Amino acid sequence: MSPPEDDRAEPLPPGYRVGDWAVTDLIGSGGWSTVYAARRADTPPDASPGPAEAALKIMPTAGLAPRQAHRIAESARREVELGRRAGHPRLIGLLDSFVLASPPGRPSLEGAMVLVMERAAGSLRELIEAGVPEADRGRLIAGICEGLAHLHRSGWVHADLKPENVLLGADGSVKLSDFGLATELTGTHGYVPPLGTLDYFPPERWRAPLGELGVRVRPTADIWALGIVIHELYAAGGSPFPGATPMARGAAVQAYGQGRAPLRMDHAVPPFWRALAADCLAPTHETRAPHTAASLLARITAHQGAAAPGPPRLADRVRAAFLATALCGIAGATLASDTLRAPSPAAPTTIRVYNAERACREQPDRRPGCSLGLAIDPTRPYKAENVVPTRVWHDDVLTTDCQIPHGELIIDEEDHRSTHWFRVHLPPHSAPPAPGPPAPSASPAPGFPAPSQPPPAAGLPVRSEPSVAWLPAVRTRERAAVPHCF
Ligand SMILES: Nc1ncnc2c1ncn2[C@@H]1O[C@H](COP(=O)(O)OP(=O)(O)OP(=O)(O)O)[C@@H](O)[C@H]1O
Repeated sequence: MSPPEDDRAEPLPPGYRVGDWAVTDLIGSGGWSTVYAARRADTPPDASPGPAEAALKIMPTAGLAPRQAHRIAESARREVELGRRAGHPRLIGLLDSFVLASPPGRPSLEGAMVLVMERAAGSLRELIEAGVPEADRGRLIAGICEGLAHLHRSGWVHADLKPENVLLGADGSVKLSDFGLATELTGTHGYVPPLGTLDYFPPERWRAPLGELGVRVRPTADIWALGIVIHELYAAGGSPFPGATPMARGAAVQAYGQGRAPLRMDHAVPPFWRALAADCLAPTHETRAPHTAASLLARITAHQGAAAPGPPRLADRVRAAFLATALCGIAGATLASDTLRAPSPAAPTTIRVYNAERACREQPDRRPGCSLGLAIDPTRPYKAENVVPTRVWHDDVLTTDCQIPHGELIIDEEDHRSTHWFRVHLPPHSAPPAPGPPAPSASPAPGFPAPSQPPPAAGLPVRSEPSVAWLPAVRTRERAAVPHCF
C-alpha cells in the first residue's frame, strides 16, 4: 500500500504521541524542521523530576536525497553535542533526542530526528516585530552576550545568531537556540556547512572558501551577528547595511569591509549601544577580535552599573508580565497555537523536604544546624546571599507550583545531583529560626549555603521576605507533577 500523499503537509494533531510526549500545538516550521509544543504523556512514579512541557523539534529525513538527509542528521548531531556538553541557563536546554520509528499514520516521519527542548514563550524576532520596550533592550542584549560568552568559553561558535534564534522565556529570560550550525573550535576555527543567514554574515564570510570540512568560522562571526542584532533591537528590526534584499545588503557589508563605505547606524541607537555595536561590527576579524563576548558583557555590566546581567532575578518578573503580554499580542497573528502565552498557573501541589544528613533526619527539634536554605534565584550560585531568611527542615511540607530544569547544579551529601529546582510558596508568617546550637554533623555539602545565618538581633533590620523561593530538587525525594515555570 502506498503511503498517503499528503501526510507530509499535515501538522501532527493534538494528542499525537512522540516518544514520551503528546503534541499539544504547532509552534512553527523552519527550513528543515517543525516545532511542536508538547506535554509529558505519562510520568512513571520513579521518573526523575523533569518538565511537564517541552518543545519538540521534528526533522524528517524520509524521502530526502542522501546529502540532505546527511545534513539533517549532522544538524541534529551538532544540537545534541552542544546540548550535552555546554548546557547553560542562557542556552535553550536539550532534554532528550531520539529517532522516530514507525510513527502511526505518519510514514513520512519514519526515521525523523526528534529534539526535545525546553519550551520558550516566543522569539526575539517576534518581540522586535511587536516593539521591544526601551527598558528591556539592555537586559536582552546582556542575556545574548552572556549566552555567547558561555558558548565561546566552552569552545563553540553558534554560527547562526539572529533574532529568530534568540528565544524568550515567559519571564523574559534570554535563551539562545538552534545549534544546528554550531561548531566546536579546532584551534582557532570551526567548520560549518555552507548555510546560514546572509544578513548576519560578516564581511570575511562572503569571501570564505568552501573546503572539504565546510566554511571556516571563528567566534568573531558571532560578534558581528551580535552587532546586527543590537542594531535591530534599537532600529525596529532594521539592518545598518542598506539594500532591499539580503544579497544587496551583503554587497553593502562587503563594501564596508573593504573600506569603501562607512558604517551608518540608525539615529535611534543610543550612544553607548552605538559604540558597542560599532565594535561588534569592526570590519575585519582582526579588528573585531579584541571585542570578545566576555569583554562586551563586562562593558554592559559596567554601563548598567548594577548587578551582573544574567538570568532574570525575581524582581524582573514584574517586567516579565509585560514581555509575556507583548508576546501574547502577536500570537494570534503568527501562530495557530497558545505557545506564546505564559503558562497558566498550575494547581499547586506539596512536596516534603528531605535532608540528606541522616543525623538531621533523626533530630525532631528544629535546630538551626539542620535547617536548609531556599534560594532567591535558582540560576545563581547557591550561597548565603542568595537564600531567603526562612529556613526549612527535614519533613517540612511545602507548596510548589512549578519547576525549572536548568538551574544551578546541586550535589547533596548522598551525592544526588540535579539542576532541577521547585518554586515553593513561603508561609506568610515566615520568620527566621530560633537561636540554637548547630548540629555538629550538619556541615553543608558543596554548593549548599551554610545553614548558619544567625537570626538577626533585636532591633536589626530583617531582610524582607519574598512570597516564593526555590528548593533544590535534591532536597526532596518526591516528584511533584508541576509544570515547567517558564
Ligand atoms: N524550544 C522552543 N520553544 C519554543 N519555540 C521554539 C523552540 N524552538 C524553536 N521554536 C520556534 O519554532 C519555530 C520553528 O523553529 P525552527 O528552528 O524549526 O526554524 P527557524 O529557526 O524558524 O528556521 P531555520 O532554522 O530553518 O532557519 C520558530 O518560530 C522558533 O521560534
